[in-house]
Amino acid sequence: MHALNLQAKPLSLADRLADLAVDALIDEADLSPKPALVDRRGNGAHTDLHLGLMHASALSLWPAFKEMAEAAVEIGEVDSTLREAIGRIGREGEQAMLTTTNGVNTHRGAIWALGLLVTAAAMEPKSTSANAVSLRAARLALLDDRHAPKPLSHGAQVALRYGARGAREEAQLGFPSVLQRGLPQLKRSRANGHGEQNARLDALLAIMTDLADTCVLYRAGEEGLQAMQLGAQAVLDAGGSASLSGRRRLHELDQQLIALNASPGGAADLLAATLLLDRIERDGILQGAF
Ligand SMILES: CC(C)(COP(=O)(O)OP(=O)(O)OC[C@H]1O[C@@H](n2cnc3c(N)ncnc32)[C@H](O[C@H]2O[C@H](COP(=O)(O)OP(=O)(O)OP(=O)(O)O)[C@@H](O)[C@H]2O)[C@@H]1O)[C@@H](O)C(=O)NCCC(=O)NCCS
Ligand SMILES: Nc1ncnc2[nH]cnc12
Repeated sequence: MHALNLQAKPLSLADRLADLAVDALIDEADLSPKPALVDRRGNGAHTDLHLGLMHASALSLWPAFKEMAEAAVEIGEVDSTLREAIGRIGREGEQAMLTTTNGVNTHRGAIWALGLLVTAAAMEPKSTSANAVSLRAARLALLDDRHAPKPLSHGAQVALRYGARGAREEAQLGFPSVLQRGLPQLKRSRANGHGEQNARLDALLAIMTDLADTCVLYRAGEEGLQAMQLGAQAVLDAGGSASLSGRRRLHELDQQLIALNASPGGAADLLAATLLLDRIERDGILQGAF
């Protein structure tokens, strides 16, 4: 007679990375109180988004992240074949997202940023420092995808109007908002004993201090962008999310950005990218398991 084997089948590298990416998106959505963004309290500056939709959207992207990681393992180098494969998978992921959300754009920027990072991590699971993964992701983002449509997206429109560098350039530069702002602040606030949720809020604010968020520019112009950057800096200067006076400033920033209709959706995506890189790097999960 055989003993019943109750051991779970080990996850593949691609399964694991897709799990981490979706976890990062859900953690970002749940984090509260985020200024003018969807969170556990409400819809921020949005009329067509809510937390349940953000969760459903995040879960709908799991197959795309897994497929990107598998393509990276199979192709194994940063070249046009891999770039075009993940471009195709990313577009299919966008369709899955839009089907799930009934046409609302919840995570377009996140598919781009986290898709590149998942792909870059899967290529070399033993080289998972945030720097190394971001550098490989940047090299991929610099390659052309011949099949990518060139719509006049919101990002493209504000690039024309304000000369702003958006999601594409952020990736091509190796995610400076994540490596120079989000991750260092996350680690600093943790080291200061501020607690995980406050550390994540501080990381989001640090990203907001300097980002040309095309979502904010499109909705609220340069006035909105300046309010976002200066307001985020004011919260950090007041002691961050863990301090009483920082919390007061955060509440004021929330009200001000909602009044301006200025939702920092790009910064939210980059917080998710920060959480993903932190988890890949900190847990050593990939090196140990594969
Ligand atoms: C290369 C692409 C990223 C396309 O970039 P582009 O700038 O041309 O396109 P957008 O459609 O504007 O999307 C960019 C999204 O990236 C986020 N973002 C904004 N600024 C930055 C920044 N500085 N750095 C990083 N990321 C940034 C942001 O995403 C969030 O906002 C979304 C909501 O935005 P929007 O639709 O404008 O929303 P609303 O104002 O609410 O709209 P309405 O209410 O009016 O309807 C939300 O999704 C957040 O995620 C920007 O929106 C890339 O997407 C691309 O080429 N894709 C093609 C397929 C592909 O290759 N995939 C990648 C495979 S890895
Ligand atoms: N929490 C959030 N609220 C609004 N837009 C977003 N885009 C990505 N995350 C978001």
